[in-house]
Amino acid sequence: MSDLVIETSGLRKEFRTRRGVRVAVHDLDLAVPAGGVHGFLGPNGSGKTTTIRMLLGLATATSGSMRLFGEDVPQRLPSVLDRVGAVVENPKFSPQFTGRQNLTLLARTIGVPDTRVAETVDTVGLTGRDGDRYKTYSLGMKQRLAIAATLLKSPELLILDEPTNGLDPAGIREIRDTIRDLGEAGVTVLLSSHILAEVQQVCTSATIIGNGRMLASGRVEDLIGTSTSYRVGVPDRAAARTALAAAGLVVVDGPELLVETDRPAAVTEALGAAGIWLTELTPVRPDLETVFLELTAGDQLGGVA
Ligand SMILES: Nc1ncnc2c1ncn2[C@@H]1O[C@H](COP(=O)(O)OP(=O)(O)OP(=O)(O)O)[C@@H](O)[C@H]1O
Repeated sequence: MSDLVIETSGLRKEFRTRRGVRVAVHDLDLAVPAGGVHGFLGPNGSGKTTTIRMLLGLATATSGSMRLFGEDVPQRLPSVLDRVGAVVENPKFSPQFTGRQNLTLLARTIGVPDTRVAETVDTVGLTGRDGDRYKTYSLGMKQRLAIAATLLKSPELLILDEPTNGLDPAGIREIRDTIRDLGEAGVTVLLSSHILAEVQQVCTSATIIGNGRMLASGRVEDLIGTSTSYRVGVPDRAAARTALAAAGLVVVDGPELLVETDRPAAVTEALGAAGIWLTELTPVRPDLETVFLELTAGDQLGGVA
């Protein structure tokens, strides 16, 4: 039995438009392991929402197959739906009701005990504000209430489509902390986003897509890679460049003096031998944003076939 919570194979979605056929998702093989937070990353229009909508039975795939918890969807979706929570579109809450009243109403509608309301309010960090009217909530609080609503059923898989869209830095941080807590509590979270710096801090694994195509997938640390460069501070950069190049080291051109090596001692040796003394030697590790931008360069708009 596969330990993949989400699996797609050759998943494809075409839209007919006046300009022709738009391929929104291109033979996508998505594999999301159980547990932790999986980033689903791509620029605007790269096919994230369309993929999520197909997984949830809200859009029909043109071809390919999908599985949730090993069950074929959409055919077997009813049998797994109770294990899945999703925030894809803005949920409808009553503005005059408090957050708690909104959740209690929902809990009764879906047959969940009232005790779950306080638990989910606590999980998303709304305790103390759950007695305030929904219409007084900030965007971040509204988003957290939406997540709380999906948690009422205690889902094993939570799908969040751009949950930090439109939030200010404080709101982004609140949602990020909530998502991290959920991942650590054992929920599998699929987090779609184009905000990389935020994602890197919470995701254990990620898939990067561009123009509906898979560009990379794996553990975040593997995607980032181990290649390290060092930022070198010296009084005379030109002399340092010459000495480093003479020692066979790769010097990266740019506003800073960067040397690509996994052996910082080679930098100190080369410069010391030339009588140049370092003022700084700092490792510069690539981040997910750099990897993402390199992989998705030129992928800002979905193509028309
Ligand atoms: N109903 C539709 N009809 C035609 N084209 C569509 C339709 N829905 C989506 N598309 C196109 O499919 C492509 C993928 O869109 P999608 O919304 O899945 O991207 P996304 O990665 O979620 O983007 P964003 O980050 O902006 O939400 C885009 O080019 C979009 O214009």
